Amino acid sequence: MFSRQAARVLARNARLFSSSAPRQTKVAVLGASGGIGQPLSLLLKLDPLVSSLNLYDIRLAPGVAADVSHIDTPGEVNGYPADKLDDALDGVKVVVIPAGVPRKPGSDPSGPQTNASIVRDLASAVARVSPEAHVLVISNPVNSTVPIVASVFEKAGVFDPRRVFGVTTLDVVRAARFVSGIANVAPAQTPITVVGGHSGVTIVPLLSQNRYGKSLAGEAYEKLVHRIQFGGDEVVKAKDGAGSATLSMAYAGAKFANALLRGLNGEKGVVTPTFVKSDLYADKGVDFFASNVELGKNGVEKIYPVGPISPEEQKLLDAALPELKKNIEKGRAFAAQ
Ligand SMILES: NC(=O)c1ccc[n+]([C@@H]2O[C@H](COP(=O)([O-])OP(=O)(O)OC[C@H]3O[C@@H](n4cnc5c(N)ncnc54)[C@H](O)[C@@H]3O)[C@@H](O)[C@H]2O)c1
Ligand SMILES: O=C(O)C[C@H](O)C(=O)O
Repeated sequence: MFSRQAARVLARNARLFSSSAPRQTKVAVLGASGGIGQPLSLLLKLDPLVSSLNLYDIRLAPGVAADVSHIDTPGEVNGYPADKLDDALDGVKVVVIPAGVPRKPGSDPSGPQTNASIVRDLASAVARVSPEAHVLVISNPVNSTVPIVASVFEKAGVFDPRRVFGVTTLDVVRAARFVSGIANVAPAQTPITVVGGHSGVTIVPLLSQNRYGKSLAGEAYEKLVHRIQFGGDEVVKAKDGAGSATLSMAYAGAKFANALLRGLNGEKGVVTPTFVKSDLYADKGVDFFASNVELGKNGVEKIYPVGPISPEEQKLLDAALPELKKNIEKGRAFAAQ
């Protein structure tokens, strides 16, 4: 016997997976053959809100697409090789960008310069072919690559701040998981809002806003904050030269894409942290910032302030802002070249 809740979930999934499901979207993944791109494409194929998946990469994309296309969910999948970027972007409503080079142990967490030009060139193509698309930037350094996308769009006269997102969901996923491990409760009970940016000290977890997070103090608190801020290093070290987080990132990317798709399809109350053009700290020269954002039919509907924070969190925020400012300026300067 199913519980009433399980029956409701099954009925909802049956509706969503039926070929007549009305609420669906065409999505492109740029960098679809990579460590993140492949599992992300797999997870997007499982999302009932994705009607069509265009997989693009400078290598292997038709093969990845052929493979993913055999999965028995309704969405259509097409692969596009290096010279078919424009075709991959034709008519898409959402573009997810995990293209780029991952970090090696010991390398600068602010990310390799190569990614800046990869993201700039992909953004130029989006601005030309699908200027109304929502762009989800995964490629690092997110604190700089998102301003690069914004600058490219501004130059092309198509920038809409409601449609450009830096994906910081992995920080949120890590924070929930780490706190749940410490408190010995399910991660659903430990949602943690993470604000700021996506590297090192710019990552500011608001532990005081969660019942379990709030109870941590002293060394335990400091260790946890450090682990959330430098979770990427943990994976880079463990992979020992073979790259950075890919599977947890694919999960986080698919989770954020699903939140956006639900908002675009008219669901109310979809709120999650993401790095967007934001006035919250513009007076400090920081015009991109991750905080809770309500996602709706046009993308960003409302940007929430950080809310009540502890004195420790205020210190973290004070340390994050100048670093964020530098990262944003670096991205802007690159795009202006
Ligand atoms: N936002 C986050 O939380 C987060 C988390 C993990 C990794 N990342 C970043 O994601 C990026 C990708 O990581 P990965 O582990 O998947 O790397 P990867 O090297 O495994 O894959 C990158 C893919 O991008 C492709 N690519 C390179 N240039 C391209 C171009 N011009 N157009 C299309 N595709 C292109 C490559 O062919 C490759 O398939 C890195 O910048 C990494 O730092 C971000
Ligand atoms: O740290 C990295 O280089 C990858 C990614 O940003 C992460 O948070 O794991």
